[in-house]
Amino acid sequence: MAGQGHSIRPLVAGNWKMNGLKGSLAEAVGVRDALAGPLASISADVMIAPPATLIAPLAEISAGSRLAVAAQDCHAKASGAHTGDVAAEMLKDAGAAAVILGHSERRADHGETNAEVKAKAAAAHRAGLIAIVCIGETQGERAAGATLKVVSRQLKNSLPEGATAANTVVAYEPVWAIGTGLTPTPADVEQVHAAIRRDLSEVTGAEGANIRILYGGSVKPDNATELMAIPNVNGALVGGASLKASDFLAILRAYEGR
Ligand SMILES: O=C[C@H](O)COP(=O)(O)O
Repeated sequence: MAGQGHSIRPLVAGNWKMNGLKGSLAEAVGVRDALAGPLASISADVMIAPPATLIAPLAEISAGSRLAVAAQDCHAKASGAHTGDVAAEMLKDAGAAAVILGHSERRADHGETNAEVKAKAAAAHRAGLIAIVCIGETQGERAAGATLKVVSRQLKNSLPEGATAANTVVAYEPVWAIGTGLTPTPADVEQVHAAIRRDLSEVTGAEGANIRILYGGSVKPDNATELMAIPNVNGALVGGASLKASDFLAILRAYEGR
């Protein structure tokens, strides 16, 4: 539906995080093979963000298929003395098409600020990667009635100059819904995504109407269809349910034949 983001091609991205067995190439080959046939009938872009060690091999075995590869973080600089970090340019060279930035686990575990996320998103753009910028409120912020304020502040301070529908995706992930089996009501998701859409238009102008806004947080096969039908929900960022090919595929089926 025009104006509600439904004319936008959706994106479903699976974030494997640092889950052990997903560090094996055999596992990646299995997922690639399980998705290969079914992806033909899915009207959405599909990505997997594996642990960093698997970016290059997964990109290599997925070349020419509809499965794209994303990274889970990058450094803001292109090179330098930054032990343990990986530049966006290096991820691009390894075959990544996108990078997840500002995930709440990185904001919590590594103290990442909006300014750092913004710098990393600018680096992603510089390298030719899609920046998937994550925002979302904590349980405490939600209980305080501050969800819209928090999400708006994160969005406006995490998006770099030059964000477009081609190089930027926003992922709304309520922190309290991640890995808990809890999800906001459809009405709550609709309200937050509508507010994000308004902010995107304010910050990026005409591009804002077409930037994809993903929902993330306990997306499962049994709630995917309902969540993905909500106005301004242009796909999903899936954690736990992306670890099992059959579950991820069941979520993708929300976009079958659309
Ligand atoms: O990046 C993915 C999110 O953190 C969602 O994780 P989840 O689907 O396990 O709740």
